[in-house]
Amino acid sequence: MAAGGSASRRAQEARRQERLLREQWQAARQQARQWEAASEGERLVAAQLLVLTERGWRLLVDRRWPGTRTANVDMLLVGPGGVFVIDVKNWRSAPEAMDGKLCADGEVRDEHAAKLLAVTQAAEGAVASLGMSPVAVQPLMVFAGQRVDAALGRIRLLGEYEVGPALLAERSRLRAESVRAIADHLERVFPDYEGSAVGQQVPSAPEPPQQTDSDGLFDLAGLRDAALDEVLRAPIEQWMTFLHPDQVALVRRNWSGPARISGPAGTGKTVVGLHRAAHLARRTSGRILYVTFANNLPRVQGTFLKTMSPAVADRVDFRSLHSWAREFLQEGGVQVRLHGDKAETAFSLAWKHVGRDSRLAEIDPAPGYWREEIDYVIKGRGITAFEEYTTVPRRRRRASLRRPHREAVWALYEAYESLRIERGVHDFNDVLTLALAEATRRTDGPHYAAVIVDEVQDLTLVGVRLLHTLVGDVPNGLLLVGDGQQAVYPGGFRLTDAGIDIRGDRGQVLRTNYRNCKQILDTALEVVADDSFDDIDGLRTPGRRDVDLTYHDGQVVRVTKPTVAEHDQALLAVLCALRDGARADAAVLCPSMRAIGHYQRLLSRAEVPVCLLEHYDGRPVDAVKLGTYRRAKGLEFKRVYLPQHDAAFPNGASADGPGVVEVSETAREREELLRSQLFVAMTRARDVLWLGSVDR
Ligand SMILES: Nc1ncnc2c1ncn2[C@@H]1O[C@H](COP(=O)(O)OP(=O)(O)OP(=O)(O)O)[C@@H](O)[C@H]1O
Repeated sequence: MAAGGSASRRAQEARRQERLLREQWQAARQQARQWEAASEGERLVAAQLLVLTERGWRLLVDRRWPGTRTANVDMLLVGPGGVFVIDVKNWRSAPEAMDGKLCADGEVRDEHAAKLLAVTQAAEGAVASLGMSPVAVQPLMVFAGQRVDAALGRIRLLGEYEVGPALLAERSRLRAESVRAIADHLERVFPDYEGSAVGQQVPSAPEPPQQTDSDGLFDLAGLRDAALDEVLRAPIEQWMTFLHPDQVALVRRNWSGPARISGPAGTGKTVVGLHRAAHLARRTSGRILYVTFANNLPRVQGTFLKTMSPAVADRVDFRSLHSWAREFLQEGGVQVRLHGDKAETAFSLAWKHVGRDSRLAEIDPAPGYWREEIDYVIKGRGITAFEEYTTVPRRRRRASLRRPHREAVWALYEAYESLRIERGVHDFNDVLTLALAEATRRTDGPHYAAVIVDEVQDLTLVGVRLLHTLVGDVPNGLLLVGDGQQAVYPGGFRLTDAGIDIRGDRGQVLRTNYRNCKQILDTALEVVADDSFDDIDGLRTPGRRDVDLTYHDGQVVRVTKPTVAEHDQALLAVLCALRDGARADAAVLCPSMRAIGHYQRLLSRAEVPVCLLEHYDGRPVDAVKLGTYRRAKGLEFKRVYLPQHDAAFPNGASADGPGVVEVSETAREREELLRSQLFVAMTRARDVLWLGSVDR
């Protein structure tokens, strides 16, 4: 769209908003004047808020705090922006938030903040039964006659003139019917205190609108801009506010030690993890660490949290495990020389000298399998002695290794380690091992109130131990979120191997898939139907799992062409046909970096805007996302395109399950992993899954 057209539309909308607000403001002022039960300060603030009631908000004034005889709540405001618990203050001077304390006139007045937080908790409890996340309930202190916009922990401090624009500028979370239902519910839970409810109707004959931009009290320009931004902004996703009551219960739960949330793809595990992070950040003064293995996911999740709960977003650190560990080591003065290429060369040399002609070639002649054995079984589990390796359960590894094979692996490992050390470099496992040693040694922090690990199945045992060490077994300290079926790296671990004891209600399973339509989920489950797997709790789980679906339409489109060129043309045709805006929710996913290079060139030549997943941060951008299956972990898109999706199954095994050709155990293991990756890629699709094949 041309920029000029958009500017003139915006100007037109601005004029319309201004006219509307002027009328609403006059009506609200008149109504507040008639309201006699309120104090002067409350009347002034109510006049501001009554403007919002003309825009779909509901204001409840002077309510009784449930469970008390005399305590009251000044105002409860429910609207598109959520639920606000409001305490009105008519102080002589403006408040300040100093060192986490509420101050005014040189005095500390923290008791006011404590009371507001307590009543906010009561409101959170009241709306939880409606499936509303606590992050949508916000405490506000509003100061009559003052100009303020500050934060005191999770409490927002606003002046009388700032409150209207600030609330209108809140992201739209609730639809009109939800506003009604929630306000009705709160009206029952917080009964009328002194018969002083404010009616929602404006008087029939408001004063004639005045043409000045401000008439003393009212920040018309601020309010107009906020209203305009709200109109032009896309609505946020439903889950930012509403959860299933079971999910809300998990978000608010008190766990006496480490806890775990599991469940099949698309069952809202991350959603619960994010709400939990926001909830804990609001309940504690410490920092929350939210970790995943993938590099790009923290950026996306950070964007979501900022949108969902901006007041606490800066208290949650979204980090990938390795980048966090490196920074942690740097802070502790521990030198790390991570050098992937040099470590790779060290391994290649070790393979050449002691691996290639050893007994290992009998089992698998490809060095990759043995590199994984070292990475995931030996170093990933922190094994440093051969005797330990001889007995370790090689989880998720199919090929059985007898003692001579293990001796050969160990010789390869030792050769690799000495060549690596000779070169003075570390590999990714070394970073975690060093960080674990440092975390165990340090007694002075880093102090996290809680650690939430998403996609925990992708971590190594050392990684999980490291994160456990940061918080130990303190109540609400460690939360592990993940699904063993979506493991996209070799090897594995059990929680008991890491010394993490999750018992009773601290292990929770989610079962309702909110993301995929039935056709897409069935197609994806078909791929892994025969791959039962061991989850991190040690339970053997069948590949085809029972999942409850929420009703939603969608389709699987299969396209088979005789040549790659024709296949790619078919892909381009559907991508070029996407309307403006639709590319923002479309992703082309490939199994390898090589394939990514191929499709990036193809799309660029056809001038289809592309955003690589490693640059994607969760904010809408009208470009087709492009990345590997692994990079797509934890993400989702309306439309997902998987070109040549079955090309990666060389040994006769198809993408629709294991094949019939005799294959080695190591090849089986690889294919199982490829199927898991394909399953992950398929389950990223909400509405359309495009599966391309070349019938060679
Ligand atoms: N209560 C809910 N109501 C509506 N939609 C929901 C709800 N909970 C989650 N969702 C939606 O379900 C989808 C999947 O959520 P989420 O990414 O948290 O699942 P997940 O279990 O972490 O998935 P995966 O393991 O596949 O990455 C999201 O689109 C989210 O919007």
